[in-house]
Amino acid sequence: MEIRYSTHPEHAKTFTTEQIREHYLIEALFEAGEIKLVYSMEDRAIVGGISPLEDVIALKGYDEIKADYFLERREVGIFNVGGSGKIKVDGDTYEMKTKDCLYVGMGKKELLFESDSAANPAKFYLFSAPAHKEYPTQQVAFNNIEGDRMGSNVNANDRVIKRMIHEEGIQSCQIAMGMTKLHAGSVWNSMPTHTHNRRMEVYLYFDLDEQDRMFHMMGEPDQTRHIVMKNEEAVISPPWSIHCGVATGSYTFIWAMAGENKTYRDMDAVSMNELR
Ligand SMILES: O=C(O)C(=O)C[C@H](O)C(=O)CO
Ligand SMILES: [Zn+2]
Repeated sequence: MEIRYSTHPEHAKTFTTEQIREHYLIEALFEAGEIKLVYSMEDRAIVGGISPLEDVIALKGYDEIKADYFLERREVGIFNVGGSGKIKVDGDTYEMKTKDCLYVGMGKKELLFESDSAANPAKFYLFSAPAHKEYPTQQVAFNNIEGDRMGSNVNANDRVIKRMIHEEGIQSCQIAMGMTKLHAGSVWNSMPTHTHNRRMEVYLYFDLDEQDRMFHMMGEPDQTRHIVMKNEEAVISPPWSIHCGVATGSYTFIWAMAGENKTYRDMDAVSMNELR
């Protein structure tokens, strides 16, 4: 498990392109047959990718979290962004089609991940945070959530935001998680932008053509920086940072937050006049 320490905004201002990437960008999340985990000290979130081939992959306890099993003191939200697969939670099997979401609460001991076909493997994206009580395991499909239509064609930000794990949806201790899909021809996400000093956030960009690039914006509103990202890469946003982006083609992204509350609308809007 890789560890990423928190950063102070005054320090972040001084980062070179390479340092910004080292601190915030998460590459190579879905290596065939592998499990990758990044432990961020921003709200102690763990971001991961699991892409099983023929063999089942287990998510176990790690020394970095001094846990006998992964969910000993944690909860996890999982989305499948690859081919269909299955997740077994203490013997119960959940069929996970593309874009399906599964929440697993604290206390579940055995988590097994498998792909239905090694030729088109599942890609399980996970976001975990510390938990204080157990909430029931729940699954929801992308198509079963209506979502909110946001933005417009004319502003190149026409998109639908689907909230899966949140205050009025699947219950959790502190995770809020969902998916935003850009409509054809729209390329801007989360603009006008915002911060929420109460929660850190991670974006995973996917369904972006291999030749396309995402220009993800971060930093304090008056000290913005960008990170150039590829398909299936994630980026950590500290609570003080804006997080929005524009790509050279359309895409979908998963947003995941942890922190003080799980109130989706608790955002501090940033006016265009503040941006530098
Ligand atoms: O497109 C958007 O706008 C979003 O999806 C915003 C994220 O959900 C977010 O940043 C929530 O805090
Ligand atoms: Zn946000």
